[in-house]
Amino acid sequence: MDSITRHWPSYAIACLATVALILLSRLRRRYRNLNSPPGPKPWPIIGNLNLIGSLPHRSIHDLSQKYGEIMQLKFGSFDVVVASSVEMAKVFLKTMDVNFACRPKTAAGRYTTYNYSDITWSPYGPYWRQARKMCLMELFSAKRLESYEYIRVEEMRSLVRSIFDSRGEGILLKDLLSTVSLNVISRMVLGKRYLDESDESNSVVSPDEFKKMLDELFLLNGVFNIGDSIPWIDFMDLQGYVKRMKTVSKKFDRFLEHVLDEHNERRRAAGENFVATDMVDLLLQLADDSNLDVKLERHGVKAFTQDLLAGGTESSAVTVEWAIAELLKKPEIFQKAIEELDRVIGKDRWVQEKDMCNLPYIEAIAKETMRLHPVAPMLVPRRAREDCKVAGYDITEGTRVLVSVWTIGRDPELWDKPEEFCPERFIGKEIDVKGHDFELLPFGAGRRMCPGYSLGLKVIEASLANLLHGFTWKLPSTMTKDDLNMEEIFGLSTPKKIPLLTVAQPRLPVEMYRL
Ligand code: HEM
Repeated sequence: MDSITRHWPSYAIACLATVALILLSRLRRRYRNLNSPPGPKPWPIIGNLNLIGSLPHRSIHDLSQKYGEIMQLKFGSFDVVVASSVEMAKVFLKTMDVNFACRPKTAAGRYTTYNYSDITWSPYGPYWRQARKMCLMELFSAKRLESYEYIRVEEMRSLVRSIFDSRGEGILLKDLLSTVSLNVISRMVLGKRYLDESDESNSVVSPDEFKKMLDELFLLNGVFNIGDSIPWIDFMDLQGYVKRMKTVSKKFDRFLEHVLDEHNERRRAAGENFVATDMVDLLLQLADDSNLDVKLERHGVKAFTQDLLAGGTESSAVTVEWAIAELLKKPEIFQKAIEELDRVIGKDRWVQEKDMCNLPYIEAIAKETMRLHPVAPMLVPRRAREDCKVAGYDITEGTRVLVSVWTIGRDPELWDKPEEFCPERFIGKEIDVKGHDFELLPFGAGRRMCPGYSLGLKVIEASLANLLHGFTWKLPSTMTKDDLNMEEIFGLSTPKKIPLLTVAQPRLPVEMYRL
């Protein structure tokens, strides 16, 4: 109340300015005779924000059922177009991809990624293009990923060992999964686990604290921050998100400064003989390269490093947790998966990445999980770079674009009994998740598609396969499958609202767990 009283003159000016802007934009539309996509009538100032609940992808899904495959909403003073069919996704992410390859400016991009210096929030242009080139040529090249396979194998073993040690007890699966992906990604990106408490030099932040920081970063990068839609009231930070963004980015900065200092020290000490062994080494080398089209500054290296750590940790853990939760609801799927694993792998070895092409049923479980629980249900927002026409409708420059892969994954025209978890639907079908088949786009498609998809997919498939191969999974004895809560929370990723608590029992001969 105090803050509103104190700021009322700015508040009044803000309201007037917004009303004026809306009237102006309506006049502009009428004058230009624009034919906008259908959508609900917006209110002054808030537009259609009143229709968006705590799970925006579900609210938007419901609206798209009424207004169709392309609809226009108003979030405060911004036009938002939602594409929710294969045809529309193709237009925005393929045919006209270059016009929609920009990101909107958001508080998250500004405060948590060194003022849009990372890959995810940087605008379309030479800096972002150079970043993607680095991903393609250096960070995620097939050769580089292969060279890090031993890390994934070691971390998978340590996952299996911790589950074995907790056999028969309730396990919070996502915690263990996040540890694996965090360790895999820190070893690849930072050169060591970094968050290993046993290592004295890693005292900057504890693993638990770091996981909390990542959760917070993911949440804040996906939330609907009102100030992003109604910039005039941004300064009030009504939801307190901006304050949280500043806090979390300070914590990350402290950690990243420590990482870069250590890496630079190692480089200095090695002198001429220095060989890059991790992604931060590579980024620091690129930062020294005077031939780069756009200079990569220290804050850019920090922003990229943070992007890689965040992108690589949360998404795969979230996906595998959903997969096991779905299977606990349908034990017959466990049975089929185990039959396949016993037949192809046998009981005397663990699953390796190269086995995946012979495990179509496990692959199908992963795809079915990503169909029903895409980590980013509306991808990451895009922004129209120029005025254009889509399906006969006018889309004006600056319009934000959401592609609802959540709705596409539930389209009854594409999927039989879409709400049912049924991996069989993928057996014998050539549908992949690599951005070619627009009915299944968990990693997006086009220029802005996830650059880490092949690493993400490797981690998801290998952990899922080994969890199913090594253990039988049950709910705690006090729970039935009907008690299993399948609600989600919305952020940049969409994890289970209530973390999955489950009980594992070893399935293979006991010596197999002596890893
Ligand atoms: C495990 C599963 C993963 C899923 C489901 C996932 C999903 C996505 C999605 C949906 C996008 C937005 C695409 C778009 O706007 O069209 C994205 C972008 C991105 N992802 Fe991933 N991702 C995963 C793993 C990773 C990994 C392992 C990394 C890096 C280590 C990563 C780094 C990024 C980055 C940097 C972007 C921004 C790309 C840009 O804006 O140009 N992701 N991811």
